[in-house]
Amino acid sequence: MLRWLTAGESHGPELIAILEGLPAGVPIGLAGIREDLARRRLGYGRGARQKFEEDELAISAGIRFGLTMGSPIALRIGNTEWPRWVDVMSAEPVDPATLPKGRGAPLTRPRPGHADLVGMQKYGFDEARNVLERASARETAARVALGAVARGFLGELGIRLLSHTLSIGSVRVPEDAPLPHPEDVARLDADPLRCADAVTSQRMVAEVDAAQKDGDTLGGVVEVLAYGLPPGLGSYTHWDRRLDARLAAALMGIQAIKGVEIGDGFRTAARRGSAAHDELFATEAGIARTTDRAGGTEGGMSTGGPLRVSAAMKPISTVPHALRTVDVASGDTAAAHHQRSDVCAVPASGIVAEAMVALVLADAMLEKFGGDSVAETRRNLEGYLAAIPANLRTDSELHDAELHDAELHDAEQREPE
Ligand SMILES: Cc1cc2nc3c(=O)[nH]c(=O)nc-3n(C[C@H](O)[C@H](O)[C@H](O)COP(=O)(O)O)c2cc1C
Ligand SMILES: C=C(O[C@@H]1CC(C(=O)O)=C[C@@H](OP(=O)(O)O)[C@H]1O)C(=O)O
Repeated sequence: MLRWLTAGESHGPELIAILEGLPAGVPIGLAGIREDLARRRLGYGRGARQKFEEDELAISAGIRFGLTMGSPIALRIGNTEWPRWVDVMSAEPVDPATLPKGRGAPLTRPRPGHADLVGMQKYGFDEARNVLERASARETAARVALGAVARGFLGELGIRLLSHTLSIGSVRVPEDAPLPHPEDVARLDADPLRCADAVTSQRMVAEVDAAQKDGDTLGGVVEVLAYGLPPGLGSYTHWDRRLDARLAAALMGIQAIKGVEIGDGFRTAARRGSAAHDELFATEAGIARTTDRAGGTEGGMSTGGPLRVSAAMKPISTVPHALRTVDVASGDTAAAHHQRSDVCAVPASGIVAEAMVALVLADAMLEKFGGDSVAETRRNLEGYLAAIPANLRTDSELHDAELHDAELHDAEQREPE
Protein backbone atom coordinates (compact mmCIF):
# COMPACT_ATOMS: atom_id res chain seq x y z
CA MET A 1 0.00 0.00 0.00
CA LEU A 2 1.18 3.48 -0.90
CA ARG A 3 0.37 6.45 1.37
CA TRP A 4 0.96 10.10 0.68
CA LEU A 5 0.47 13.35 2.57
CA THR A 6 1.15 17.02 1.91
CA ALA A 7 1.45 20.01 4.25
CA GLY A 8 2.07 23.68 3.72
CA GLU A 9 0.33 27.01 3.18
CA SER A 10 0.29 28.99 -0.05
CA HIS A 11 2.38 31.82 1.44
CA GLY A 12 4.14 29.81 4.16
CA PRO A 13 7.85 28.97 4.13
CA GLU A 14 7.52 25.68 2.25
CA LEU A 15 5.45 22.71 1.13
CA ILE A 16 6.23 19.27 2.52
CA ALA A 17 5.31 16.03 0.75
CA ILE A 18 5.70 12.47 2.05
CA LEU A 19 5.31 9.21 0.14
CA GLU A 20 5.39 5.96 2.09
CA GLY A 21 5.42 2.42 0.72
CA LEU A 22 7.45 2.72 -2.49
CA PRO A 23 9.91 -0.19 -3.05
CA ALA A 24 13.68 0.23 -3.05
CA GLY A 25 15.71 0.61 -6.21
CA VAL A 26 13.60 3.12 -8.15
CA PRO A 27 15.85 5.64 -9.93
CA ILE A 28 14.69 9.12 -8.86
CA GLY A 29 16.64 12.32 -9.44
CA LEU A 30 16.08 15.93 -8.51
CA ALA A 31 16.11 16.77 -12.22
CA GLY A 32 13.10 14.57 -13.05
CA ILE A 33 10.99 16.01 -10.20
CA ARG A 34 12.06 19.56 -11.11
CA GLU A 35 10.99 18.93 -14.69
CA ASP A 36 7.45 18.05 -13.60
CA LEU A 37 7.33 21.04 -11.22
CA ALA A 38 8.36 23.29 -14.12
CA ARG A 39 5.65 21.77 -16.36
CA ARG A 40 3.02 22.65 -13.70
CA ARG A 41 4.00 26.33 -13.95
CA LEU A 42 3.45 26.46 -17.71
CA GLY A 43 0.27 27.29 -19.57
CA TYR A 44 -1.18 30.35 -21.20
CA GLY A 45 -3.35 32.39 -18.82
CA ARG A 46 -1.57 31.88 -15.52
CA GLY A 47 -1.13 34.86 -13.22
CA ALA A 48 1.82 36.98 -12.16
CA ARG A 49 2.88 34.73 -9.32
CA GLN A 50 4.02 31.93 -11.65
CA LYS A 51 6.44 34.33 -13.31
CA PHE A 52 8.39 35.39 -10.24
CA GLU A 53 8.05 32.43 -7.88
CA GLU A 54 10.27 29.36 -8.13
CA ASP A 55 9.83 25.87 -6.68
CA GLU A 56 12.90 25.28 -4.49
CA LEU A 57 13.04 21.48 -4.38
CA ALA A 58 15.04 19.47 -1.87
CA ILE A 59 14.96 15.76 -1.04
CA SER A 60 14.96 15.28 2.72
CA ALA A 61 14.61 11.49 3.03
CA GLY A 62 14.17 8.14 1.30
CA ILE A 63 16.56 8.53 -1.66
CA ARG A 64 20.32 7.78 -1.67
CA PHE A 65 22.66 7.93 -4.66
CA GLY A 66 19.68 8.46 -6.94
CA LEU A 67 17.75 5.38 -5.83
CA THR A 68 14.81 4.93 -3.46
CA MET A 69 15.69 3.07 -0.27
CA GLY A 70 12.25 1.64 0.55
CA SER A 71 11.90 4.11 3.42
CA PRO A 72 9.43 7.06 3.43
CA ILE A 73 10.34 9.69 0.84
CA ALA A 74 10.16 13.28 2.08
CA LEU A 75 10.32 16.23 -0.29
CA ARG A 76 10.51 19.92 0.51
CA ILE A 77 9.50 22.71 -1.85
CA GLY A 78 10.47 26.15 -0.60
CA ASN A 79 8.13 29.05 -1.44
CA THR A 80 10.38 31.79 -2.75
CA GLU A 81 7.56 34.27 -1.97
CA TRP A 82 8.13 33.56 1.76
CA PRO A 83 10.35 36.58 2.59
CA ARG A 84 7.45 38.86 1.62
CA TRP A 85 5.06 36.98 3.94
CA VAL A 86 7.16 36.33 7.05
CA ASP A 87 5.18 38.81 9.14
CA VAL A 88 1.69 37.96 7.87
CA MET A 89 2.26 34.19 8.09
CA SER A 90 4.39 34.07 11.26
CA ALA A 91 4.03 30.88 13.33
CA GLU A 92 4.82 32.93 16.46
CA PRO A 93 2.02 34.99 18.06
CA VAL A 94 1.76 38.44 16.42
CA ASP A 95 -0.60 41.32 17.23
CA PRO A 96 -2.01 42.26 13.78
CA ALA A 97 -2.20 45.90 14.93
CA THR A 98 1.63 46.00 15.03
CA LEU A 99 1.95 45.05 11.33
CA PRO A 100 2.72 47.82 8.79
CA LYS A 101 -0.37 49.46 7.27
CA GLY A 102 -2.26 47.12 4.91
CA ARG A 103 -0.25 44.04 5.94
CA GLY A 104 -2.51 41.25 7.16
CA ALA A 105 -5.69 43.30 6.63
CA PRO A 106 -8.66 41.01 7.37
CA LEU A 107 -10.17 39.37 4.26
CA THR A 108 -13.86 39.80 5.05
CA ARG A 109 -15.26 39.75 1.49
CA PRO A 110 -15.40 36.00 0.68
CA ARG A 111 -15.02 35.01 -2.97
CA PRO A 112 -18.00 33.08 -4.35
CA GLY A 113 -16.74 29.72 -5.60
CA HIS A 114 -13.63 29.66 -3.40
CA ALA A 115 -13.41 28.05 0.03
CA ASP A 116 -13.53 31.40 1.90
CA LEU A 117 -17.04 31.55 3.40
CA VAL A 118 -17.63 27.90 4.29
CA GLY A 119 -14.07 27.66 5.61
CA MET A 120 -14.74 30.59 7.98
CA GLN A 121 -18.01 28.99 9.14
CA LYS A 122 -16.45 25.58 9.64
CA TYR A 123 -13.21 26.51 11.39
CA GLY A 124 -14.48 29.52 13.35
CA PHE A 125 -12.41 32.24 11.61
CA ASP A 126 -13.70 35.81 11.23
CA GLU A 127 -11.75 36.40 8.01
CA ALA A 128 -10.56 34.21 5.13
CA ARG A 129 -6.74 34.27 5.34
CA ASN A 130 -6.38 30.95 7.20
CA VAL A 131 -8.82 29.34 4.77
CA LEU A 132 -7.36 30.44 1.45
CA GLU A 133 -3.81 29.65 2.55
CA ARG A 134 -4.55 25.94 2.49
CA ALA A 135 -7.44 25.89 0.00
CA SER A 136 -5.07 27.41 -2.58
CA ALA A 137 -3.81 25.21 -5.38
CA ARG A 138 -0.24 26.16 -4.45
CA GLU A 139 -0.46 22.82 -2.61
CA THR A 140 -0.60 21.01 -5.95
CA ALA A 141 3.16 21.58 -6.38
CA ALA A 142 3.63 19.05 -3.54
CA ARG A 143 1.39 16.52 -5.27
CA VAL A 144 3.16 16.97 -8.59
CA ALA A 145 6.50 16.26 -6.84
CA LEU A 146 5.04 13.04 -5.37
CA GLY A 147 3.55 12.17 -8.74
CA ALA A 148 6.98 12.48 -10.37
CA VAL A 149 8.29 9.85 -7.95
CA ALA A 150 5.31 7.56 -8.65
CA ARG A 151 5.89 8.08 -12.39
CA GLY A 152 9.52 6.97 -11.92
CA PHE A 153 8.31 3.73 -10.34
CA LEU A 154 5.71 3.13 -13.09
CA GLY A 155 8.34 3.81 -15.76
CA GLU A 156 10.42 0.92 -14.37
CA LEU A 157 7.41 -1.33 -15.07
CA GLY A 158 6.87 -0.10 -18.64
CA ILE A 159 3.98 2.26 -17.83
CA ARG A 160 4.01 5.77 -19.30
CA LEU A 161 1.61 8.65 -18.67
CA LEU A 162 0.77 11.97 -20.28
CA SER A 163 -1.98 14.56 -20.22
CA HIS A 164 -3.38 17.06 -22.69
CA THR A 165 -6.01 19.78 -22.78
CA LEU A 166 -9.34 18.82 -24.35
CA SER A 167 -11.15 22.13 -23.87
CA ILE A 168 -10.79 25.71 -22.64
CA GLY A 169 -14.08 27.47 -22.05
CA SER A 170 -16.29 26.65 -25.04
CA VAL A 171 -13.36 25.72 -27.36
CA ARG A 172 -12.88 21.93 -27.62
CA VAL A 173 -10.65 19.67 -29.72
CA PRO A 174 -12.61 17.80 -32.43
CA GLU A 175 -14.13 14.47 -31.38
CA ASP A 176 -12.09 12.54 -33.95
CA ALA A 177 -8.70 14.10 -33.11
CA PRO A 178 -6.03 11.40 -32.65
CA LEU A 179 -4.97 10.53 -29.12
CA PRO A 180 -1.50 11.79 -28.17
CA HIS A 181 1.18 9.25 -27.22
CA PRO A 182 4.14 9.49 -24.82
CA GLU A 183 6.39 10.58 -27.73
CA ASP A 184 4.21 13.71 -28.04
CA VAL A 185 4.95 15.05 -24.54
CA ALA A 186 7.64 17.56 -25.60
CA ARG A 187 5.35 18.93 -28.30
CA LEU A 188 2.45 19.17 -25.83
CA ASP A 189 4.60 20.93 -23.23
CA ALA A 190 5.68 23.45 -25.87
CA ASP A 191 2.07 24.29 -26.77
CA PRO A 192 0.69 27.33 -24.88
CA LEU A 193 -2.31 25.33 -23.66
CA ARG A 194 -0.91 21.77 -23.83
CA CYS A 195 -3.39 21.04 -26.59
CA ALA A 196 -2.52 18.32 -29.13
CA ASP A 197 -4.35 20.08 -31.97
CA ALA A 198 -2.51 23.20 -33.20
CA VAL A 199 -5.55 24.89 -34.77
CA THR A 200 -7.69 24.37 -31.67
CA SER A 201 -4.84 25.63 -29.51
CA GLN A 202 -4.83 28.95 -31.38
CA ARG A 203 -8.57 29.31 -30.78
CA MET A 204 -7.98 28.52 -27.10
CA VAL A 205 -5.37 31.29 -26.85
CA ALA A 206 -7.92 33.72 -28.31
CA GLU A 207 -10.52 32.50 -25.78
CA VAL A 208 -8.11 33.19 -22.88
CA ASP A 209 -7.23 36.64 -24.30
CA ALA A 210 -10.92 37.52 -24.59
CA ALA A 211 -11.67 36.43 -21.02
CA GLN A 212 -8.68 38.38 -19.70
CA LYS A 213 -9.78 41.49 -21.60
CA ASP A 214 -13.22 41.20 -19.98
CA GLY A 215 -11.76 40.77 -16.48
CA ASP A 216 -13.08 37.20 -16.49
CA THR A 217 -11.74 33.66 -15.97
CA LEU A 218 -12.04 30.24 -17.66
CA GLY A 219 -12.17 26.53 -16.90
CA GLY A 220 -11.87 23.53 -19.19
CA VAL A 221 -11.25 19.81 -19.49
CA VAL A 222 -7.98 17.84 -19.36
CA GLU A 223 -7.42 14.19 -20.23
CA VAL A 224 -4.82 11.83 -18.76
CA LEU A 225 -3.64 8.80 -20.74
CA ALA A 226 -1.63 5.88 -19.37
CA TYR A 227 -0.03 3.30 -21.68
CA GLY A 228 1.46 -0.08 -20.78
CA LEU A 229 -0.82 -1.13 -17.90
CA PRO A 230 -1.36 -4.83 -17.26
CA PRO A 231 -4.94 -6.12 -17.17
CA GLY A 232 -6.48 -6.57 -13.72
CA LEU A 233 -5.50 -3.52 -11.61
CA GLY A 234 -8.34 -2.72 -9.21
CA SER A 235 -11.27 -5.10 -8.74
CA TYR A 236 -14.98 -5.61 -9.32
CA THR A 237 -15.32 -7.35 -5.92
CA HIS A 238 -15.99 -4.25 -3.79
CA TRP A 239 -16.80 -0.60 -4.55
CA ASP A 240 -13.69 0.85 -2.98
CA ARG A 241 -11.38 -1.57 -4.81
CA ARG A 242 -12.58 -0.37 -8.21
CA LEU A 243 -9.79 1.36 -10.18
CA ASP A 244 -12.25 3.76 -11.83
CA ALA A 245 -13.64 4.82 -8.42
CA ARG A 246 -10.14 5.41 -7.07
CA LEU A 247 -9.16 7.47 -10.11
CA ALA A 248 -12.33 9.55 -9.87
CA ALA A 249 -11.75 10.30 -6.17
CA ALA A 250 -8.12 11.25 -6.80
CA LEU A 251 -9.02 13.61 -9.64
CA MET A 252 -11.96 15.15 -7.78
CA GLY A 253 -9.46 15.80 -4.98
CA ILE A 254 -7.78 18.47 -7.14
CA GLN A 255 -8.91 22.02 -6.40
CA ALA A 256 -11.65 23.21 -8.79
CA ILE A 257 -12.23 19.82 -10.48
CA LYS A 258 -15.98 19.33 -10.75
CA GLY A 259 -16.41 16.33 -13.02
CA VAL A 260 -14.53 13.16 -13.99
CA GLU A 261 -15.14 10.87 -16.96
CA ILE A 262 -13.62 7.45 -17.60
CA GLY A 263 -13.28 6.85 -21.33
CA ASP A 264 -16.17 8.35 -23.27
CA GLY A 265 -17.96 8.93 -19.94
CA PHE A 266 -21.19 10.90 -20.25
CA ARG A 267 -21.24 10.53 -24.05
CA THR A 268 -21.56 6.76 -23.61
CA ALA A 269 -24.86 7.27 -21.78
CA ALA A 270 -26.39 8.73 -24.96
CA ARG A 271 -25.41 5.76 -27.16
CA ARG A 272 -27.07 2.46 -27.82
CA GLY A 273 -25.33 -0.59 -26.37
CA SER A 274 -24.34 -1.70 -29.85
CA ALA A 275 -22.27 1.49 -30.26
CA ALA A 276 -21.16 1.95 -26.65
CA HIS A 277 -18.84 -0.97 -25.88
CA ASP A 278 -15.52 -2.31 -27.13
CA GLU A 279 -16.03 -5.56 -29.04
CA LEU A 280 -13.52 -8.40 -28.78
CA PHE A 281 -11.75 -10.01 -31.75
CA ALA A 282 -9.61 -13.15 -31.86
CA THR A 283 -6.22 -12.53 -33.48
CA GLU A 284 -3.13 -14.72 -33.74
CA ALA A 285 -1.52 -12.73 -30.97
CA GLY A 286 -4.51 -12.85 -28.62
CA ILE A 287 -7.86 -11.18 -27.97
CA ALA A 288 -8.02 -7.57 -29.21
CA ARG A 289 -10.29 -4.60 -28.65
CA THR A 290 -10.13 -2.28 -31.64
CA THR A 291 -12.01 0.57 -29.98
CA ASP A 292 -11.45 2.22 -26.60
CA ARG A 293 -14.77 3.74 -25.66
CA ALA A 294 -14.53 2.38 -22.11
CA GLY A 295 -11.22 4.18 -21.53
CA GLY A 296 -9.25 1.11 -20.48
CA THR A 297 -11.35 -0.16 -17.56
CA GLU A 298 -14.09 -2.79 -17.39
CA GLY A 299 -15.66 -3.93 -14.12
CA GLY A 300 -13.50 -1.50 -12.18
CA MET A 301 -10.31 -3.17 -13.49
CA SER A 302 -7.71 -2.09 -16.02
CA THR A 303 -8.18 -3.95 -19.32
CA GLY A 304 -4.53 -3.74 -20.39
CA GLY A 305 -5.37 -1.16 -23.07
CA PRO A 306 -4.63 2.55 -22.74
CA LEU A 307 -6.28 4.19 -19.74
CA ARG A 308 -8.14 7.39 -20.60
CA VAL A 309 -9.65 9.60 -17.91
CA SER A 310 -10.68 13.24 -18.09
CA ALA A 311 -11.38 15.95 -15.51
CA ALA A 312 -13.44 19.14 -15.83
CA MET A 313 -12.16 22.26 -14.06
CA LYS A 314 -14.47 25.12 -13.11
CA PRO A 315 -13.38 28.68 -13.98
CA ILE A 316 -11.04 30.37 -11.48
CA SER A 317 -13.19 31.87 -8.73
CA THR A 318 -11.05 34.97 -8.09
CA VAL A 319 -12.69 36.83 -10.97
CA PRO A 320 -10.91 40.17 -11.70
CA HIS A 321 -14.25 41.80 -12.55
CA ALA A 322 -15.16 40.90 -8.99
CA LEU A 323 -18.28 38.89 -8.16
CA ARG A 324 -20.89 40.17 -5.69
CA THR A 325 -20.49 39.08 -2.11
CA VAL A 326 -21.22 40.18 1.45
CA ASP A 327 -18.64 41.90 3.65
CA VAL A 328 -18.98 39.69 6.73
CA ALA A 329 -17.57 42.46 8.96
CA SER A 330 -20.31 44.97 8.07
CA GLY A 331 -23.07 42.81 6.51
CA ASP A 332 -23.03 45.11 3.45
CA THR A 333 -23.09 44.04 -0.18
CA ALA A 334 -19.53 44.23 -1.54
CA ALA A 335 -17.18 43.14 -4.33
CA ALA A 336 -15.27 39.93 -3.52
CA HIS A 337 -11.65 40.44 -2.58
CA HIS A 338 -9.18 40.23 -5.44
CA GLN A 339 -5.51 41.04 -5.81
CA ARG A 340 -4.17 38.86 -8.60
CA SER A 341 -5.06 35.45 -9.97
CA ASP A 342 -4.83 33.08 -12.89
CA VAL A 343 -7.22 33.69 -15.80
CA CYS A 344 -7.01 30.01 -16.68
CA ALA A 345 -5.06 27.20 -14.98
CA VAL A 346 -6.35 24.28 -17.04
CA PRO A 347 -2.95 23.20 -18.50
CA ALA A 348 -1.47 23.22 -14.98
CA SER A 349 -4.34 21.12 -13.68
CA GLY A 350 -3.51 18.58 -16.41
CA ILE A 351 -0.04 18.13 -14.87
CA VAL A 352 -1.61 17.78 -11.43
CA ALA A 353 -4.09 15.24 -12.84
CA GLU A 354 -1.18 13.23 -14.30
CA ALA A 355 0.41 13.19 -10.85
CA MET A 356 -2.78 11.98 -9.16
CA VAL A 357 -3.30 9.25 -11.76
CA ALA A 358 0.37 8.19 -11.37
CA LEU A 359 -0.07 7.90 -7.59
CA VAL A 360 -3.28 5.85 -7.91
CA LEU A 361 -1.71 3.55 -10.53
CA ALA A 362 1.47 3.10 -8.47
CA ASP A 363 -0.70 2.16 -5.48
CA ALA A 364 -2.75 -0.29 -7.59
CA MET A 365 0.43 -1.88 -9.02
CA LEU A 366 1.85 -2.39 -5.52
CA GLU A 367 -1.45 -3.79 -4.28
CA LYS A 368 -1.45 -6.39 -7.08
CA PHE A 369 2.26 -7.16 -7.38
CA GLY A 370 3.84 -6.06 -4.06
CA GLY A 371 7.62 -6.08 -3.80
CA ASP A 372 10.13 -4.52 -1.41
CA SER A 373 12.44 -3.81 -4.33
CA VAL A 374 11.32 -2.71 -7.78
CA ALA A 375 13.07 -5.80 -9.18
CA GLU A 376 10.74 -7.95 -7.07
CA THR A 377 7.68 -5.99 -8.29
CA ARG A 378 8.85 -6.54 -11.88
CA ARG A 379 9.35 -10.30 -11.35
CA ASN A 380 5.85 -10.57 -9.90
CA LEU A 381 4.36 -8.60 -12.80
CA GLU A 382 6.15 -10.77 -15.36
CA GLY A 383 5.08 -13.95 -13.54
CA TYR A 384 1.44 -12.83 -13.53
CA LEU A 385 1.44 -11.95 -17.22
CA ALA A 386 3.16 -15.23 -18.14
CA ALA A 387 0.57 -17.21 -16.15
CA ILE A 388 -2.44 -15.85 -18.06
CA PRO A 389 -3.53 -18.83 -20.22
CA ALA A 390 -2.99 -18.40 -23.96
CA ASN A 391 -6.73 -18.43 -24.74
CA LEU A 392 -7.34 -15.48 -22.36
CA ARG A 393 -4.43 -13.26 -23.41
CA THR A 394 -5.18 -9.81 -24.76
CA ASP A 395 -3.04 -8.27 -27.43
CA SER A 396 -2.52 -4.74 -26.26
CA GLU A 397 0.27 -4.07 -28.78
CA LEU A 398 -2.17 -4.71 -31.58
CA HIS A 399 -4.69 -2.66 -29.65
CA ASP A 400 -2.36 0.35 -29.41
CA ALA A 401 -1.41 0.23 -33.08
CA GLU A 402 -4.89 -0.21 -34.46
CA LEU A 403 -6.77 1.90 -31.97
CA HIS A 404 -6.30 5.13 -33.80
CA ASP A 405 -7.48 3.82 -37.20
CA ALA A 406 -10.42 2.09 -35.59
CA GLU A 407 -11.42 5.23 -33.71
CA LEU A 408 -11.33 7.34 -36.87
CA HIS A 409 -13.47 4.75 -38.63
CA ASP A 410 -15.74 4.65 -35.63
CA ALA A 411 -16.12 8.45 -35.52
CA GLU A 412 -17.28 8.41 -39.15
CA GLN A 413 -19.93 5.83 -38.32
CA ARG A 414 -20.99 7.42 -35.05
CA GLU A 415 -24.48 8.80 -34.74
CA PRO A 416 -24.62 12.60 -34.08
CA GLU A 417 -24.42 13.39 -30.36
C1 LIG B 1 -3.40 24.72 -10.85
C2 LIG B 1 -4.51 25.54 -10.23
C3 LIG B 1 -4.38 26.92 -10.13
C4 LIG B 1 -5.39 27.68 -9.56
N1 LIG B 1 -5.24 29.05 -9.51
C5 LIG B 1 -6.20 29.78 -8.92
C6 LIG B 1 -6.09 31.21 -8.81
O1 LIG B 1 -5.10 31.81 -9.25
N2 LIG B 1 -7.10 31.88 -8.22
C7 LIG B 1 -8.21 31.25 -7.73
O2 LIG B 1 -9.10 31.89 -7.21
N3 LIG B 1 -8.36 29.91 -7.83
C8 LIG B 1 -7.38 29.17 -8.39
N4 LIG B 1 -7.54 27.82 -8.49
C9 LIG B 1 -8.77 27.21 -8.05
C10 LIG B 1 -8.97 27.24 -6.56
O3 LIG B 1 -7.92 26.58 -5.91
C11 LIG B 1 -10.35 26.61 -6.31
O4 LIG B 1 -11.31 27.36 -7.00
C12 LIG B 1 -10.73 26.59 -4.87
O5 LIG B 1 -9.95 25.59 -4.21
C13 LIG B 1 -12.20 26.26 -4.66
O6 LIG B 1 -12.56 25.21 -5.53
P1 LIG B 1 -13.24 23.92 -4.97
O7 LIG B 1 -14.66 24.28 -4.64
O8 LIG B 1 -13.18 22.91 -6.03
O9 LIG B 1 -12.39 23.51 -3.81
C14 LIG B 1 -6.55 27.04 -9.07
C15 LIG B 1 -6.68 25.65 -9.16
C16 LIG B 1 -5.68 24.88 -9.74
C17 LIG B 1 -5.85 23.39 -9.84
C1 LIG C 1 0.71 29.74 -6.26
C2 LIG C 1 0.09 28.93 -7.08
O1 LIG C 1 -1.21 29.02 -7.47
C3 LIG C 1 -2.06 29.90 -6.77
C4 LIG C 1 -3.35 29.17 -6.60
C5 LIG C 1 -4.42 30.06 -6.11
C6 LIG C 1 -5.65 29.45 -5.61
O2 LIG C 1 -6.50 30.18 -5.07
O3 LIG C 1 -5.84 28.24 -5.77
C7 LIG C 1 -4.28 31.44 -6.16
C8 LIG C 1 -3.06 32.11 -6.68
O4 LIG C 1 -2.21 32.49 -5.62
P1 LIG C 1 -2.10 34.05 -5.18
O5 LIG C 1 -3.48 34.39 -4.68
O6 LIG C 1 -1.06 34.10 -4.13
O7 LIG C 1 -1.72 34.76 -6.44
C9 LIG C 1 -2.26 31.18 -7.55
O8 LIG C 1 -1.04 31.78 -7.90
C10 LIG C 1 0.78 27.81 -7.71
O9 LIG C 1 0.09 27.05 -8.42
O10 LIG C 1 2.01 27.64 -7.50
